[in-house]
Amino acid sequence: MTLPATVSGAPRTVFDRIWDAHVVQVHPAGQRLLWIDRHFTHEGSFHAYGKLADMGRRVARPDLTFGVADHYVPTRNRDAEPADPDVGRVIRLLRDNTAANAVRLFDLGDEEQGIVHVVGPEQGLTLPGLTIVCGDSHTSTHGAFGALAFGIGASEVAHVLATQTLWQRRPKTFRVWVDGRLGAGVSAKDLILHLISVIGTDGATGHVIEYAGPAIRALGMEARMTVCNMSIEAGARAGMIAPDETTFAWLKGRPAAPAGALFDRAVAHWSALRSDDEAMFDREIVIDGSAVAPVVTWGTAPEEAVAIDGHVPRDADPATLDYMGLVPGQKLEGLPVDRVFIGSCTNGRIEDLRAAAALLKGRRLTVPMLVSPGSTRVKRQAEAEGLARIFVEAGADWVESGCSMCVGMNGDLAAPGERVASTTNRNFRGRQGPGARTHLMSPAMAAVAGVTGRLADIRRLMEG
Ligand SMILES: CC(C)[C@H](C(=O)O)[C@@H](O)C(=O)O
Ligand code: SF4
Repeated sequence: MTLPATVSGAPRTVFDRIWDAHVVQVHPAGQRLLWIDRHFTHEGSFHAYGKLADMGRRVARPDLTFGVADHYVPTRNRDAEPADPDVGRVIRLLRDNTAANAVRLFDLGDEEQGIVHVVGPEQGLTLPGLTIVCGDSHTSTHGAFGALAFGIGASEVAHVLATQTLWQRRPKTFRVWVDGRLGAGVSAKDLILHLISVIGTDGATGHVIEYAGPAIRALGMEARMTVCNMSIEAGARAGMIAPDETTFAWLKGRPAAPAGALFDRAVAHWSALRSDDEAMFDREIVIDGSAVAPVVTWGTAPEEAVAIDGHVPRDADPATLDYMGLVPGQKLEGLPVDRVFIGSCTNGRIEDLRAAAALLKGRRLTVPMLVSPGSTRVKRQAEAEGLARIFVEAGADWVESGCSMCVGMNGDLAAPGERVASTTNRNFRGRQGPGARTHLMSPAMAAVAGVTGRLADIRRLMEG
């Protein structure tokens, strides 16, 4: 019999440490039953709540379960009944299901409402070392705190609601080491788009990525969340970053984070969440952070991305180019855009709004821009810091928090054929509306696109 890694003393990764600490049962076929520390649900979780009710069961651990209204929420006139009756219905379902199970809901009109992957961290519900799940692929975001966080399907959501546990096969591990330092005008979004363009949309399938190296250590928490958020766009099960002083400082004082002496004890425990120097990963890649340029996507998958001073590949799929209204070899810089969206769980946090506002200050937009902060807290902070005024004075539409035009479920959509400079994470066909053309980029690049009405190289603007 081989000993489990916990007692064998073998070098371990952050992932191993969290995984081993959460196994409550071993299935003869190899799966592990994992204890789940935090379970986030949103409007889309109504199937699972329904299944639970059908089984005559209740949420096993309402204290570890949270509801967040984000995907369908209107970003304007929140007091009025949504124009689309289905939107009103799914929001009410979440309200009823969470109420019936005594689950805390971050509802419309709640000052703590926002996008689930923004709310969890800012509330301090997301902490290092925890297992965190949600019926949503971008749950990988929470891994930025050194948590094992991943999206699950509807029947798994029902299982977690009923038992607070989940059967999982052990994923493989993948270390992405980023050397050097990101250059001026280059953000976490550019780094992750660059990585995805290198390894592809299925480059990390079946793996949990650990991001490490000096360029990662130099990132703030918002930037780390942007990186982990998009891990799923490379097919990864999860993305994570070992917690450090940056993590601890960010978490200190958050409503649900441990306080006082408990916080210090927690930090001592969290500090042990690191990968041993000799730990082996199933796969490794090294990226030179200083060589990463500002990136934009040109196609309909996140891997279809190049540096802003690059061109549409000559061998690009004609159907994709037809959808995007581009030709092979076309220059991306200077391409006219019709509108800009700033928001989402990828780039809707305060640092993102600061980066965009810094470029908008004293300038006027030449195309419409919608800004939906990642949470109501972020919105209030941006208002207090004067960022909201910069957006509004530039001519932007400053609205309430939600998934908004990232996915358009609430009706915030672009028109067919419109080209959108967007800070979101998916440029799939029709994602922002039927026929809408999405170009993914950083908040700073999106702001510049709003001012110039074109895809533009932020580095040029910084020079001049
Ligand atoms: C609707 C939801 C389940 C979906 C996800 O899983 O990611 C959405 O958040 C998305 O970004 O496409
Ligand atoms: S903001 Fe977009 S990516 Fe994030 S959870 Fe909402 S729909 Fe999904």
